[in-house]
Amino acid sequence: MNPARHFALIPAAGVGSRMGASHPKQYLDLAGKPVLAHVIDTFHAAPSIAGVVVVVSPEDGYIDDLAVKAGQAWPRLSIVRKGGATRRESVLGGLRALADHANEEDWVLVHDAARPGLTVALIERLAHALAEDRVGGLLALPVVDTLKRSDDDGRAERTVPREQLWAAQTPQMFRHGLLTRALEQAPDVTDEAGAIERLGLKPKLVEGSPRNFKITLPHDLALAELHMKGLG
Ligand SMILES: Nc1ccn([C@@H]2O[C@H](COP(=O)(O)OP(=O)(O)OP(=O)(O)O)[C@@H](O)[C@H]2O)c(=O)n1
Ligand SMILES: C[C@](O)(CO)[C@H](O)COP(=O)(O)O
Repeated sequence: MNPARHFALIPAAGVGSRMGASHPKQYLDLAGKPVLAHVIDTFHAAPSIAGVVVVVSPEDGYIDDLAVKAGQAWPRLSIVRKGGATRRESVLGGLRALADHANEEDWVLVHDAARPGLTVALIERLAHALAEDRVGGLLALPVVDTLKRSDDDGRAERTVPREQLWAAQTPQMFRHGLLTRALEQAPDVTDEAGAIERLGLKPKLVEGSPRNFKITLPHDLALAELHMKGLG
């Protein structure tokens, strides 16, 4: 049987409301090119990635210009205009489109367009760690801050023990068939691993990087700039 291939699936159909910018955060400039371009470049620099699927909203007016500017630099890129109302719906739209090329056992690495700090080394770390794994897993970081649970008045009610607590990152890597079925059955999850857990399976946690953070709020872009310049 042929070895399972690895496909990247980049949900890029969000509006970036928390960023409050004039256009979606995945298209904001970061160190001279859009946030999303950094992610697509990184996956194209990873030799293990057979294809790169970007899921955008049907009305996205930016992605085509990006692809034209990239020219021959993105030969493995496929644009899927199946972005949905939630990240989960967008990922499902991408998985269904990818079904024409991937088989059930192929790996899918789902990575947020808003995490431009991804590196080839992190991709290879995750792929290597899960190569023989039957479930799959995700990049994540052990929680280092003390965590508080608040009451309804915004006061600290209690401290949450942080042992064995991790902050999920992406990529989250699962086999195409399993991930599709899991997400179809879990309408309210915020990440792929959550859907897999609902099946009673335990995704493997693989150490990520603080530089692989998600650009969510305005100050995140400035921090990402510092990282890109090697200052952060
Ligand atoms: N309906 C959606 C919502 C989010 N995403 C993507 O999922 C990733 C992580 O989501 P998030 O950081 O929440 O992005 P937004 O939903 O755009 O941000 P906000 O919640 O601030 O609007 C982003 O790359 C975003 O483009 C998506 O493809 N489809
Ligand atoms: C997938 C994710 O980035 C893992 O931390 C996170 O769940 C995305 O959440 P968002 O609210 O869609 O940004």
